[in-house]
Amino acid sequence: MIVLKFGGTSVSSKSNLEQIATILSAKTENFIVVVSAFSGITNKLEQIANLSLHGNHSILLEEFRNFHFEFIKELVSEFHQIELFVEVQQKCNQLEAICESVGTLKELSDRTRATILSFGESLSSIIVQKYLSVNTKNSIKVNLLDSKKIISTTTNESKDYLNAHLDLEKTTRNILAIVGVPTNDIQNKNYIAAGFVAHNQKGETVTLGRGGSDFSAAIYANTIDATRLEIWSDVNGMQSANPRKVQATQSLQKLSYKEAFEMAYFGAKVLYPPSILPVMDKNIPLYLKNTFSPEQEGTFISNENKLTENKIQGICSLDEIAIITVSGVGLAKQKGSARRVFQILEEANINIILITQSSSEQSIGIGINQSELQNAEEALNSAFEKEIKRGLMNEVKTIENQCIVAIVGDNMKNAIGLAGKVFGAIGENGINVTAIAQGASERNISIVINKKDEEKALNVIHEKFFASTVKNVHVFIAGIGNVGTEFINILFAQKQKLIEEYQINLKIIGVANSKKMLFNHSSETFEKVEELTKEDVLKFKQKKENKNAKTYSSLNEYFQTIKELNLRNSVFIDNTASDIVSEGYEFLIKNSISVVTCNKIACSSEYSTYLKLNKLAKDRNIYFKYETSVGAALPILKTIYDLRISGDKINQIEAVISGSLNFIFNNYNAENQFADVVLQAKEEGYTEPNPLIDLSGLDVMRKILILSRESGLNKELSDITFNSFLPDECTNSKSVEELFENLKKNENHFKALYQNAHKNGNKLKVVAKMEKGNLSVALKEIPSNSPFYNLEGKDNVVAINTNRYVDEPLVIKGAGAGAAVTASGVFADLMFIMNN
Ligand SMILES: NC(=O)C1=CN([C@@H]2O[C@H](COP(=O)(O)OP(=O)(O)OC[C@H]3O[C@@H](n4cnc5c(N)ncnc54)[C@H](O)[C@@H]3O)[C@@H](O)[C@H]2O)C=CC1
Ligand SMILES: N[C@@H](CC=O)C(=O)O
Repeated sequence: MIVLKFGGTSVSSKSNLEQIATILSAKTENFIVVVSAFSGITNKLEQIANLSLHGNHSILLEEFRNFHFEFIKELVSEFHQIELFVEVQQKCNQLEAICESVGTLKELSDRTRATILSFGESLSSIIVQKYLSVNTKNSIKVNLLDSKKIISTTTNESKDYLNAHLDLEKTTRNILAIVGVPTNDIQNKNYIAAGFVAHNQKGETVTLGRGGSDFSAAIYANTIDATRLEIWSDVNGMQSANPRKVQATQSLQKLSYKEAFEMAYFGAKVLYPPSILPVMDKNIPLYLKNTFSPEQEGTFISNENKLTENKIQGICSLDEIAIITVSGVGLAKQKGSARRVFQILEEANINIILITQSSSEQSIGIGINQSELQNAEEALNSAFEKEIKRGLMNEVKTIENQCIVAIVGDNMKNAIGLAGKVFGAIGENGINVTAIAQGASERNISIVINKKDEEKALNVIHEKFFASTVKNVHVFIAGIGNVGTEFINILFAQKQKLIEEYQINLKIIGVANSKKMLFNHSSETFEKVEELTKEDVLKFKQKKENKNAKTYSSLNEYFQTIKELNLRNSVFIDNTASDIVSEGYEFLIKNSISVVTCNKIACSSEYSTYLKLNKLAKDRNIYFKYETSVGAALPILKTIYDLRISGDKINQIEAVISGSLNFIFNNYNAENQFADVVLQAKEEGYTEPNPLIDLSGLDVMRKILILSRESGLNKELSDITFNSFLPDECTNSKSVEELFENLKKNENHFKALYQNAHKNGNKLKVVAKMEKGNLSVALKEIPSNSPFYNLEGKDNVVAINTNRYVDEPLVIKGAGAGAAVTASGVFADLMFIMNN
């Protein structure tokens, strides 16, 4: 004989009941079907109970009656309706009488509440029984078992009416007395029973707790030694995480009883936790199935060992949690002190969800429902009043608005590095851990964190452990100029490939220019943001109308919004040349948002800032990447890092590291105009937004400074020796237009520079040098035998001498400017972060 339970959504429409009839008629064994109340009915009864206290229950009671009448009309022919109408009317009359006496007495005890709540299942079982026996397609005769009379519970304490304790022995006797010892020989000996309801020793109606219909079904299964229990709902069994909170969850095909219990206990609502014990006790296989997709495998729960190879089976969470810390020297080495704490809480009727204790024994952390916090705090402070006064104990400390994230799996036991992976993943995302608990079984690691980080933590851990889960990366951009636009092009060109081949989904969540920011959000509060499309971003760049593009008061508003969105795997990309943007890095990194930048300002400002940003990122286990700040996408910083980490020492660097200046001096021949060549370099995207930054030597100085710092030197811009090749009039230009005017006026100066070099058979190059700890930048005449002489176009070259590269330097050469190459370098930095 088997037991099947159908939940509220499964029994709530004619087509659903047809589906159930089909499922039942395919069964080759006799069965007991347990049903919940119709969808939403138990909540309605809760409301009716609450309203009856003030005599305001009539309208809802009428709705309750009408709902059942209408449903009956839909389900069965007129001939059968009368009988059911009478049942409903009688039950509603009883309900009304109870509600009226509640209103008169102004008292709603748990005993009365349990009776009111029981009407939902009482009616659904009768109506479904009728439907099954009279429907024309798959008519099935089922006998009604009166759960209220046959499921017995043990205690009569007032608190137990809504969560009664099962008397298994008595219940077994009751059930077997009706069902008999089950055998498959007797055909058509099938039953239907209401879930959730039972009686106590006084014969009063009690309930088995919300979700208790699963428990009822498990009780029936246990008492008749069922060959299986099937729990049917509207989902494909247990999921690896709550699909409302985690993207791309997976159905779990196999679980052990203990895993299933942990998952259910920590919030997997597809199964009511107490239901596990009755089936585990008799080793009855338990199946979680989907009424609407019966062909799906669902989840199979049993005692079998080694059901799966998965280290982690699922991740779940419980919110509305508070942590209470009981501490003090009086706790240490005091036998029975922990027992006392728990006894106080038990007497105050507080449910303990999680416990942690430090090995010094001086503090115990206890996780409870937030709604019980005040009672718990008062009970402990008053019970320990004397010890607190004597200084042996501290007043209890409380932390509110927490949640518990639980990672569950039998195979976590002995899985080396697993906990490190979990904590690494949440730490990298800036999630603070309030408390940790792990049972000796190692089946569950429970982590207490702030409730605001719940979804972020669940998703981060899920993405880390479920290989086929696509990892979402949330990208925030500042600057959509030359480099920024190319970056967007690359990102959207690669997006699909990255999803398919690397399971990485790059989502642009925000963009900002110097005045506005854009997020794809539907509410003012930014509660839910969607990714921006390429079209959104390009329209924003073109300054086209968009209701979501918001003029910010300062860029801090953009940074603040990024922080408050609190999205996992957040990366900020700076494609500007702005100091205001670079000033925001510290805030972002402190909030665990990685930064990728091609903007040189931060890394070439004070050495202390450069050091602080790198240290902050390291401390938070996130990334600050700026490879493109020198030589565009050439792997220069990476090479210096690799050399140093392998024990080498950078002794000297000689480099041409201005793409624009190399382009300008390669293309200027004194027959054309110097200003025109500079303009061409600007138009081709090699110069800074203001070319004076290149021509004044500042860009090259910033780069050699960054190279020296990466090589281990503590240097400032003021330490660099530099003789400007620009006439003062050009250097003092107040705007880009003025600069071009002044360049034209000073054409003869540039002509002379060129002609002097040319006459000697030399080329002009701006060379940066780090030698014996000194830094210099100078415009030099390069003779034809120099390796730098043939450096074409906008190319860069960096020659590095080290302890290992002594006679011949290690040389890195290639395009050192240009929007497309730079954007590819920015993208590579982003991918580095994702891959690490
Ligand atoms: N072009 C190249 O070859 C290379 C450029 N870089 C760096 O790339 C960065 C960008 O260069 P381009 O794209 O050529 O400049 P661009 O002038 O074309 O673009 C800069 C963008 O930044 C935006 N912006 C300026 N101030 C802002 C602020 N306060 N907040 C938000 N956005 C702001 C502007 O609206 C513009 O969209 C520069 O820092 C440059 O040094 C680095 C390596 C090579
Ligand atoms: N303006 C820069 C661009 C890259 O940093 C250059 O000319 O090299």
